[in-house]
Amino acid sequence: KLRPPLPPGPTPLPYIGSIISMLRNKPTFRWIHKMMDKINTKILCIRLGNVHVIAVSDPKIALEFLKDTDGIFSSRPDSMSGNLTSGGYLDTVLAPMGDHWKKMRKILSREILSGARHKWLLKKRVEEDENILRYINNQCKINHGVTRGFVNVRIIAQQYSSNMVRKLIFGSRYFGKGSADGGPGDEEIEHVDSLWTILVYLNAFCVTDYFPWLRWITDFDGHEKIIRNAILMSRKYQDALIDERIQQWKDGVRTKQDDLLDVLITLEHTRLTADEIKAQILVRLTRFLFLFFLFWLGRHQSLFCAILINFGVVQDLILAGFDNVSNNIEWAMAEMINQPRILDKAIHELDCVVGKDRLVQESDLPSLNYIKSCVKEAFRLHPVAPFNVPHVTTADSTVAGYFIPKGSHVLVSRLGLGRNPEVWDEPLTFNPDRHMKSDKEVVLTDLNLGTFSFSTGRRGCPAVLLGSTMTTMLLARLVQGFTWELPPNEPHVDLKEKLHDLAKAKPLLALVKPRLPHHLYPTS
Ligand code: HEM
Repeated sequence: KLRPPLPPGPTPLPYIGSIISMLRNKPTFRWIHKMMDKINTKILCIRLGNVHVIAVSDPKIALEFLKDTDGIFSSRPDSMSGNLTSGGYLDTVLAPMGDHWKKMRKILSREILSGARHKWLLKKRVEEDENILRYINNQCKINHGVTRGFVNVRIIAQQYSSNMVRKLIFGSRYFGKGSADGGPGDEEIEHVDSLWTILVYLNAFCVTDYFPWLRWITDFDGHEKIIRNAILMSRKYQDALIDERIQQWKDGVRTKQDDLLDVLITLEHTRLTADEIKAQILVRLTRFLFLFFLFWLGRHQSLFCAILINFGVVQDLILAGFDNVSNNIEWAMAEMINQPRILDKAIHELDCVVGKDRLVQESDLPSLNYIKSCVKEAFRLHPVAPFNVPHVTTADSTVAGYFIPKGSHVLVSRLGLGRNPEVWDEPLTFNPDRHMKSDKEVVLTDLNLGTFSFSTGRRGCPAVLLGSTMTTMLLARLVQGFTWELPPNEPHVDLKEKLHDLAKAKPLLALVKPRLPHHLYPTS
């Protein structure tokens, strides 16, 4: 009787909760945000099936959930798409709180995303920073004589981020032959498309996530078929490379680490112990057959290692490092082209800090505060997804005076935080100057969550350094390397979002011209 109330929200029907309203009001994330506006609340509770879904758009309340010191808000929910993508939660991003997550997170932080590893990988990042200039420069030649050409910024940004991750992991930007002009080959286009599909369906409020028993009977809304196909497509290329590499190490053909895959293969602790497998069998009887299979694989170490590496780490790195960067850059460029004053200010900063006689380098990034502010502003106004990766509560608790039942899915709204009028003046205006208040160096993280970039707390992004470097370098190279104009007859960029996600409705097309001396552009 003394229990505080649940956060406000629609009155649920018995057993099914608000699932019918959810199905009638797709896309679900827009329905949830509209409801929050209508009720005028920064914390909302919707019951879907048996699950309380808690949406939050206030930074202080979000911090209570994310910075929770007891770890009761740090687990992840079980979902059809999460389960399939992570091969039964063998990864880090989607794994529930527990020993497996701790082990994987430690491997990522110490071996893959540490400062020392970042330095070790510099040469590979530089190759991709060069390649993107080469590719755009080649577009100019191919389309409109030597100096001018049309480019699709979405393709540039998606290829840069996926090439970069592939280069760091597999040592190569291409799965196949690629394209002679530095652009994607058919394999890379297919790979990127499948990654997008996976990411969209990971955030898609699938009905069977709220009625898990339905998963055994039907693919209710067709999501499962789509995500299975996308996973097969993305792994078609990755798997072959991983298998081949493991064999090379086994045969002694390869003896020196050159990329992250070598690092992962030569790590002793990538092996799951039989105990871990047994523990999982106890916890999840429904996955017994799959785990039994893993147990068998445990005895065939190289095959087992391939599965764990692929599902456990590679898939995470490929997915997590891809969409945030590319979405950010397309939006930042769209907003900057629309407001020439901002683009000019960014160019001016690059000309002052770097000059026009050399290309911008990673070592320049600490001084490029305006460029970083443009990136940060795009993270604030145009997050890649409406909500953070869901957190799940592992005990009853009280937050902001409301009862949060055990098992609730907590969805922190990246959209709601970034566009919160109580935190930001004119929240819908792209204004990078708002991040330049002091003479301190601008950083892309925001521990107060006014801008939800890398999140915070124990599930916060472990790749702040890599993510910040990739995003800022790409924007700096694009702005320094080329002039940007809209195609004739387009007076301004159409800034509409897609209905079903937050990507720009139309890909950004622009007319570019090289602005640095010819010899600075890489040719091969
Ligand atoms: C600009 C780029 C990036 C942004 C904005 C970003 C943002 C995020 C966010 C918001 C989360 C969820 C945090 C939470 O649940 O509270 C996350 C988690 C994660 N990110 Fe990133 N990320 C970026 C790049 C990367 C890259 C390049 C990698 C690795 C190659 C990476 C690896 C991860 C991993 C492994 C997690 C899961 C952490 C866990 O659950 O313990 N991220 N990231």
